[in-house]
Amino acid sequence: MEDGIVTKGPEHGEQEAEKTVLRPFSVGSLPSIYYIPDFVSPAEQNHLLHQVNAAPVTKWKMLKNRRLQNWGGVVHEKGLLAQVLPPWLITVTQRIAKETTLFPAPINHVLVNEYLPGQGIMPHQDGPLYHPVVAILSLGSPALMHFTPHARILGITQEGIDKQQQQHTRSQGGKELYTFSVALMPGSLLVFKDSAYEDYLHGIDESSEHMLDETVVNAYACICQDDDRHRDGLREVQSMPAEEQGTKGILRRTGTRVSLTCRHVSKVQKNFLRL
Ligand SMILES: O=C(O)CCC(=O)C(=O)O
Ligand SMILES: [Fe+2]
Repeated sequence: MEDGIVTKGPEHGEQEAEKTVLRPFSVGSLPSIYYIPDFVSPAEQNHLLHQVNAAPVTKWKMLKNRRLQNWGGVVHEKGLLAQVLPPWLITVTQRIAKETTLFPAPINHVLVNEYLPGQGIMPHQDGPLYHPVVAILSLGSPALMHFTPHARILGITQEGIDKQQQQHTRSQGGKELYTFSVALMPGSLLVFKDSAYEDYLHGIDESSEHMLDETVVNAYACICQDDDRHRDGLREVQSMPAEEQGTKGILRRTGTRVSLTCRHVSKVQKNFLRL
């Protein structure tokens, strides 16, 4: 009873658009991971946070280490039991899809995650039903997202990865072992696809202070932060000898962070649920 829609990979024109539009925002050495600072203004952030907080309390699902709102319907193994997104999410997701050029069709699923300082999300991969691109809009307070290679791509166990990281060895079977982190500042949009999506786990540590170490691919992003405490963290870094810079800065999580995880599910079930 399902209406599977198979989407094609990006056409040549779309690949060109990706190169032209997104190249200035590319971070790290994997292709197709982009960090766009100030994608939304502080006023837009407030508007979106207001909408998130205006949702009925029953919309929140309490998890052990965060709370979650699910918009767009239930992602079932046979496809999405779709619900129409509310207007405030249609507006922002249309803009994300248009400006990133990476979504094959309108974004039809959004998860709202809310983290208090010290809360996080375990390293994970997003499910197979999503088209392999995700856009994460960060609101309210910063956090550091870690990316670690999936053991599968290295053909070794997780223990093998841990050992290589301890020994600072970098490759296995021709594939590079590359662990990196992205600072997600309020108002920013992180977009990743392809290898970063399929071959890596992403997660946020359950800690109220995140170390800005040498794995951070956009440490410069923290300079723009208005909050004095973040500037202090940065001053700590800048006052260090050059060889130590980037190894001991601290991203302090002092407020509630809300993120919108925006994706496109191409397999949609026919039986639409009503709100
Ligand atoms: O909150 C974030 O930035 C990440 C959320 C996430 O990875 C997810 O919802 O799958
Ligand atoms: Fe995720």
